[in-house]
Amino acid sequence: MTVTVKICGLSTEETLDAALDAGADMVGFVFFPKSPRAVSNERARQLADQARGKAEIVALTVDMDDAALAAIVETVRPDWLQLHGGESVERVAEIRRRFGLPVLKALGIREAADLAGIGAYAAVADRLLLDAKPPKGATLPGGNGVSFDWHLLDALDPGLAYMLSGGLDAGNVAQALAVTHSPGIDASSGVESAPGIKDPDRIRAFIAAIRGFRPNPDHSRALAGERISS
Ligand SMILES: O=C(O)c1ccccc1NCC(=O)[C@H](O)[C@H](O)COP(=O)(O)O
Repeated sequence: MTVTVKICGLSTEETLDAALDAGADMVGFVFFPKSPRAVSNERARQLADQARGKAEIVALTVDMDDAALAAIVETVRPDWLQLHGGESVERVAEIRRRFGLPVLKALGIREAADLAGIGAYAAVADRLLLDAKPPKGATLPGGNGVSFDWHLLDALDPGLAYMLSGGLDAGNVAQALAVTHSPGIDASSGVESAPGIKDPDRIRAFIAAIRGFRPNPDHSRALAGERISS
């Protein structure tokens, strides 16, 4: 199983190169002014041009209106739009239709009830990003470095196109994969030395931990419905 790896919130040439050289499949640029990782459209264009052809470029937005989205699409020319706010199912479908780009829709997970929207959003988005819900009092809707109970995903449809996100780092990502066998992994804080400061060594260690993960063959057989003797 090849795991798609996204490094989010990149903002310098050096750390972007570290992510690309380490084999990141997706690189994310944050257009949320309160974020320590926020970049301007022009800055993101420069970084996107550096990444183009090496990794998929993800523009991360939060409840953004069409005019602002159009400016990003025109300037940055992203491969994906990540919607990380309270966008409704209908709004996700509208954005996908209007801009003609694949949409990565983030859903905040804290408890089993938070999984209820997965089906409806999976029907309109190209991929889901299952992230930890922001802790109480958080100023950011994402990028908080907190995780959720990955076993909440035990009953997830094995074919769901999603990325696991929230508090992942080189030290816990193998366990996250062992529990979820997620087809995608996303991180921001866990590859930083301080909020917004990406660390090349942490990026390299994180991606190495993912690439080095070997799934338990029994898990695959169980997913295929085969009874596994204990
Ligand atoms: O990263 C941010 O600053 C951010 C700000 C506003 C909305 C979303 C944001 N990040 C979204 C991401 O895709 C993060 O990678 C994801 O939330 C996981 O973050 P972390 O727990 O820090 O790895």
